[in-house]
Amino acid sequence: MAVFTPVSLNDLTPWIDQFPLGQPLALKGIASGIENSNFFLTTERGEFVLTIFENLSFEQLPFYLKLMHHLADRGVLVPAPIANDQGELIVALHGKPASIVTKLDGKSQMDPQPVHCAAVGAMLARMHLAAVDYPLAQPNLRGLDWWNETTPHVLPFLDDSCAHLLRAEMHFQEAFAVCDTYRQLQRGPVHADLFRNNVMFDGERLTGFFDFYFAGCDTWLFDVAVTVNDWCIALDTGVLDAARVRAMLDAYHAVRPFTDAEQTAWQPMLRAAALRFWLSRLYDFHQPREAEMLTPHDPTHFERILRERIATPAPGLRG
Ligand SMILES: Nc1ncnc2c1ncn2[C@@H]1O[C@H](COP(=O)(O)OP(=O)(O)O)[C@@H](O)[C@H]1O
Ligand SMILES: N[C@@H](CCOP(=O)(O)O)C(=O)O
Repeated sequence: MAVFTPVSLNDLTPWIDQFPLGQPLALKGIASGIENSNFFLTTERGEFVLTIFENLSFEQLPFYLKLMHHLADRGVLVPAPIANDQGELIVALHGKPASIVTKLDGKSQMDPQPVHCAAVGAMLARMHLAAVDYPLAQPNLRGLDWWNETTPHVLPFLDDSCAHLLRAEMHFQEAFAVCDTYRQLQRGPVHADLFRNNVMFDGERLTGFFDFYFAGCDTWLFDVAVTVNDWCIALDTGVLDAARVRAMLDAYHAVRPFTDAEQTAWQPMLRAAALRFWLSRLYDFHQPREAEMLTPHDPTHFERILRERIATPAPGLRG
């Protein structure tokens, strides 16, 4: 729904000369963003996406943009950031940080079938492996520390049943995060928000992952759990769809085999991934940011998923 910082084609002259993109031909605001101002940009060299970052700073952005660059360089399907003539991926436009990345073909697949889940699983595993030598590090900023910080801010708004669930799950996750199995899990840069709306498909062909702005270093299994909790469920109940789960996990496993520790950690990790988004949705719902222009996502969706993951064991990682 939003372009927060308007930009016209005129504004890009001569700004765009620092990029190897030729002359700008067309610029169109993208309505669906909620964090940043995004534009489809056509130049003499092709189709790109121009983003003006409304919240992230020049200091915070290199982790995300350089990660995308690193992954694109290694053949993972993600938007490739375009460097300017100084080799910079982030430059100022209208006084804010901005970047240009390649445009992915296709559109989001909001009614995924097993074939789509398999493509996402395989690309996710390739992404994890391709990032092992990524030199920058940043923790997952929406990890356990953030959950601990956020819980007291949302508890006062919850009824007894939800407050009990949140306290009990935090307790459970604190214990899980220090157990031996958890310590053995493989870690690295993860996307951490790989929902249906952050992947493009052209028919059944996956064309790319995008929106890396929740990325950070965390366990690979957390990334898998976040992804399964969105792609492989019935949206009205949160119940896992066995065929889609199997397709995604088998495809991931074929590229990067799951370990025994991951197998043991799978059920608690699915709960962790549900808790993470229940908390952020609760926070956005009850403590909306000033100037927030969108109706917050429904927190009860992830409350349902969390209750369901606690009640019903998910299919195992290895079929
Ligand atoms: N590299 C890209 N290629 C194609 N479309 C993109 C790309 N980046 C963003 N988009 C489009 O812009 C929309 C908003 O992007 P998103 O990253 O979700 O914005 P925000 O971070 O502001 O929420 C996406 O839904 C998608 O349609
Ligand atoms: N996927 C999260 C919210 C993050 O929004 P995005 O559009 O940037 O992916 C949720 O559904 O709560």
